[in-house]
Amino acid sequence: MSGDAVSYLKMNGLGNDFVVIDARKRALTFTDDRVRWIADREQGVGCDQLIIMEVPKDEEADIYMRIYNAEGGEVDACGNATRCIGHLMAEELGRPNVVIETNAGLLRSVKDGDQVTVDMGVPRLQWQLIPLAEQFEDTTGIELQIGPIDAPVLHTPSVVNVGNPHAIFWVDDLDAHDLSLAGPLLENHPIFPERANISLAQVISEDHIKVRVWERGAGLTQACGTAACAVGVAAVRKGFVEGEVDVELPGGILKIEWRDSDKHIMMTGPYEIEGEGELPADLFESDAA
Ligand SMILES: N[C@@H](CCC[C@H](N)C(=O)O)C(=O)O
Repeated sequence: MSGDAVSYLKMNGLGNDFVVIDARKRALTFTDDRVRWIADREQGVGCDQLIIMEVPKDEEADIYMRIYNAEGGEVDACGNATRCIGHLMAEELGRPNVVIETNAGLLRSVKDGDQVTVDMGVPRLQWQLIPLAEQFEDTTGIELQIGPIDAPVLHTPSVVNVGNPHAIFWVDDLDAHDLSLAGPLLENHPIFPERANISLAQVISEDHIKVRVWERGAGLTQACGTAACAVGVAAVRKGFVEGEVDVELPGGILKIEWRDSDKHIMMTGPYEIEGEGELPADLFESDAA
């Protein structure tokens, strides 16, 4: 028997939306089917990612954050959700600084009003760590070209791992591309053994880049925090920007700084609580009480 219904918060970071469940007092099992049901916008609650708050294993951390994509699989990083959890924990602890444990390591967040800054750590740039299926010495532009029928060719992406794999295609005009066609082909391209999050990026000026994202395991999203970080890093490596850039996503702007002193990526942006609700108890029926 599962016991009571499970409460959740609905949150988002620039429209990239999450169902957030606090499982610190009650162990819950999230099978692929359960995650897919919760994420389903018709039957369930609807979200891009399911976020579970758990007791941290690392004694330095205030909270452990587990992340599931809408399609059901667990992943290691989610920039927008990290800001949301940074806000929740800052409120709970009564201090702005929070340490969040993830599968990608410890992330430090600082809340300042309606903005949260997260130190997203040092990007991984070696081909084995992206990971790629083949050796590439320079991951600012790997050999990859794809052209869905009747669509312009996308080629030579920059690749960056910020706790999860990202490929960034630099384009002259975002509106000339239909990412809903190219996204699934590129996400599943054999060059990415763990699949990849796919971004199209258009450089507007030396401090402004417009981006659209097809997320691995979630599809088109209003925003993706880790994609914004990966774009910031790739843009510096390409010489398009110096170190700080506004990354404009369909849902709004994230400020990204790739700090010269220690090569850490700093991501700043908002969080939003949309509401709260309860998942039906029978969803967890087979769990032990
Ligand atoms: N929305 C997230 C990224 C979520 C995980 C991603 N789809 C993956 O599979 O790596 C973000 O804000 O970073």
